[in-house]
Amino acid sequence: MTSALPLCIIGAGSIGRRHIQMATESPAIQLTAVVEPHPETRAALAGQGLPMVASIDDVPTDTRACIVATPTPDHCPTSLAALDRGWAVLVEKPIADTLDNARAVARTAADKGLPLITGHHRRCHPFVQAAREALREIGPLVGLQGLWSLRKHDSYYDVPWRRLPGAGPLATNLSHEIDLLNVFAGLPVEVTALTSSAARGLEIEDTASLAFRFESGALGSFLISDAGASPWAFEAATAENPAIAPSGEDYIRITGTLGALAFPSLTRWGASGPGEVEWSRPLLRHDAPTFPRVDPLRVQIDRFAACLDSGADDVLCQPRDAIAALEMTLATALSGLTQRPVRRGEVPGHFKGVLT
Ligand SMILES: NC(=O)C1=CN([C@@H]2O[C@H](COP(=O)(O)OP(=O)(O)OC[C@H]3O[C@@H](n4cnc5c(N)ncnc54)[C@H](OP(=O)(O)O)[C@@H]3O)[C@@H](O)[C@H]2O)C=CC1
Ligand SMILES: O=C1CO[C@H](CO)[C@@H](O)[C@@H]1O
Repeated sequence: MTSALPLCIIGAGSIGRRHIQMATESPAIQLTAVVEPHPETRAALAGQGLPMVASIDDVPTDTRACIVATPTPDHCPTSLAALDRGWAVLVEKPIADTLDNARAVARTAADKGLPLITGHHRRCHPFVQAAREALREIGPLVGLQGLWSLRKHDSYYDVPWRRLPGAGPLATNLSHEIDLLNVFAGLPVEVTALTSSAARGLEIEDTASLAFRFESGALGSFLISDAGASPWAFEAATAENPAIAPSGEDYIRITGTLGALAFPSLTRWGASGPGEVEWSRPLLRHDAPTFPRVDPLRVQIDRFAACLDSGADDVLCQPRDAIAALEMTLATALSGLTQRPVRRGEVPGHFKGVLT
């Protein structure tokens, strides 16, 4: 990289502040502005020496890129406004609230020749990339079972947009899981979902039980909940998010014809000798490998800066994958509402998680 990338951050909420920390720590970034409409938040952060502005119109003109960390329904208008200014965009996940909006943003970025990355930052962990290799060791994928269950603090839902369609554990949390599945096994082609709001009583779901079919014929199931307390979730397993207590417990189990893999530890079971792998013979346990510990948001922002120079990146989430993750996330919501399986291609472009 030749010089630090002049970048602004739009939205100084919970994830925006983590991006601010990464931007101020990274030599690859020169933070030109933080856009935050809320006057008190703005004043508090200005007091810490941050370059706060109230509107995207007040961002210094030498800015070349931005991180969009606003509520999900705002991702599309703000990303379009940023692309219109000629900025490269790293937009938080999901890429947008609807497929129509996601495609409009992707089209605009492509027309302008500007990078558009979506913040599926888990890809930036070394063990996520290593999981692809480990999966080759267990033979063709047969099935996968995941359990993501963390009880969010009740005040999390004091923020109005988080109680409405566009938020909820499907849009907010499952979208990461679907992107991970895509990295591991390709995108599911069909989903059947049961959703429930019984625990919190909000308009959006708090819990969902999902069954997936992959193109290869492999199947998967997932229970996701932000009401049920448990040690089983990506963030608890990996300690990647300082706001979430670590547990170190695996939360996904994957089976193949030749063995099995637990994620994220990558503990693997495989043949204990020559000959057929079958149920009378014990499986040999291969203990979890170790990986360098990274902050995935820091790796993501550094790779984003680098790809403005190089024009390419094979780890970060490009528009096609981001739209695919959104499609299957919305498919789960649609399946829950209609109580029928939903296949790829069946989610209406305007669907945002509620039937109108
Ligand atoms: N990758 C990850 O690990 C995570 C990603 N996310 C994603 O990030 C997004 C934001 O979530 P979260 O941080 O929890 O949300 P918050 O509500 O905590 O923060 C959003 C911030 O954006 C501000 N804002 C709203 N509209 C605009 C606008 N048009 N321009 C500038 N600022 C605006 C809000 O101000 P005000 O309060 O005044 O409305 C608020 O400060 C979501 O899409 C979510 O899915 C969230 C958490 C983790
Ligand atoms: O994107 C996300 C949404 O919220 C979670 C809890 O704050 C994060 O850990 C996650 O990465």
